[in-house]
Amino acid sequence: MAILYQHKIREQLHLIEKKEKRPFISWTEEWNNVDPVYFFSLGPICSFRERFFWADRTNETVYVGLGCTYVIETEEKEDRFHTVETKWKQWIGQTAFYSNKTETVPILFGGFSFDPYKPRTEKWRAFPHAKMVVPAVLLTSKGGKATLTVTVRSGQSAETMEKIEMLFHLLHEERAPLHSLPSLMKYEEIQTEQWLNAVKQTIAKIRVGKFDKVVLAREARLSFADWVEASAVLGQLREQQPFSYLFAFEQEGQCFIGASPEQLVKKEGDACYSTCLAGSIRRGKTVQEDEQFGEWLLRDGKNLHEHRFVVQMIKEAMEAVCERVDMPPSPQLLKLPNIQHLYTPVVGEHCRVSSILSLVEKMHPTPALGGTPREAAVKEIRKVEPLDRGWYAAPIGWMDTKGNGEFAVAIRSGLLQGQDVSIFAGCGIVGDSDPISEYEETKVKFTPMLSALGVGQDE
Ligand SMILES: C=C(O[C@@H]1C=C(C(=O)O)C=C[C@H]1O)C(=O)O
Ligand SMILES: [Mg+2]
Repeated sequence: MAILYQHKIREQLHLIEKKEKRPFISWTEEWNNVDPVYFFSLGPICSFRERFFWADRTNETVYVGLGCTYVIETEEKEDRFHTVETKWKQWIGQTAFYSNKTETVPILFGGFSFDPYKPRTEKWRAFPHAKMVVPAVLLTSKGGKATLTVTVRSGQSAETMEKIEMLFHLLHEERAPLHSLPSLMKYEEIQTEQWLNAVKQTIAKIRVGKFDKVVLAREARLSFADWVEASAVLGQLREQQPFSYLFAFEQEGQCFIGASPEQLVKKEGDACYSTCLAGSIRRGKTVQEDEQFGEWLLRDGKNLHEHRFVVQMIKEAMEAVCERVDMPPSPQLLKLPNIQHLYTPVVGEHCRVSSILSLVEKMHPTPALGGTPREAAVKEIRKVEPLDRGWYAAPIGWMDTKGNGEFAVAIRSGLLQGQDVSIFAGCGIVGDSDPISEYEETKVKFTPMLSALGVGQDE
């Protein structure tokens, strides 16, 4: 089967290359179902040096990209979303699209840094303020149906085909087990004292009316006995966090990865969707305790306060571009394996913008990750937070050639750098925050990444 496909793709590309005058060719074909995490794990073995992974919260849409045929990246600050949009449109204009019995269209996948005005540290050097890519090979799974898209620079298909041939060969072979996780050598929370001081100072400033809410994040670092392979972590995240977005973006051997419950925005034609997620408590040890915690969260003034700012901002942002915006009048509980949150889903109808990137630009950062008022809160974070957030807490996701797409907020995430891993977690500080409780909250938010790395909570 794979061998047949291989010849077919090679032949097709060859024919198209001969007659096409455009610089890029993108060719999509129906494909056999294959485990997406396994597909992802084969990337480096086939000499693809970049890869990405995306699965939405319901696993309805899954994308795995290997290799990089076209890169859009920019270090611009104000204009980064606009620049990506312009370059994407240019690329679409330069590309010949072919497909066989499928409606699937190629996508652009990538993300943005949280704050382009925060000086970048060495840790995030492979992650510019905006980077989105068109992969050489894209596996798309929608509603259980798979397609494969091969995108090449015209005249350069031979090089990509060699790698693809290897990929097909491996897919055809008996499936090798996924990589295993190495053992932990060291676990260290970074600048906890400074972070706690920043929290205390921020609470004081909020109490005298300087801000309403500021989200402060911190980092923990882990060292392992061996290289931490992204597919092993992804496999664990998939098992352990079934109702979250799964994402990974690997560049130059460094992989930003996570399982986020938080949708920033989705656009599907003229409908758009977002979620307000803020206010947290851990899961209970028994059913009864868990229910008590949930009931408490639904009534707790401080958490409702944290949540309200997010609802207000997202509602306003959507109302500015949609004819109608619907949301429940009060938050519900979203129960995740390690934590429960206050949650308000938002639906916008008759959205007037043509591209999801305009929505991303409008919404990022929501007060769930930045604060209120937005500008002042982000400035304060830049000043007092002892951390370079990089791509943590920023938009990550995809868009298609029609301007539709979906972006999650990249929380519950970490950066894999060989044997070293950094993980990140933050929390919404308001006037009646208690520094120790906020510290505990960030600890709970480290749990998904720690568990996926095979590290127990008390280590
Ligand atoms: C900032 C994070 O989470 C955000 C902060 C929350 C809170 O403070 O209650 C809840 C959900 C997220 O919007 C994180 O997980 O790192
Ligand atoms: Mg909170």
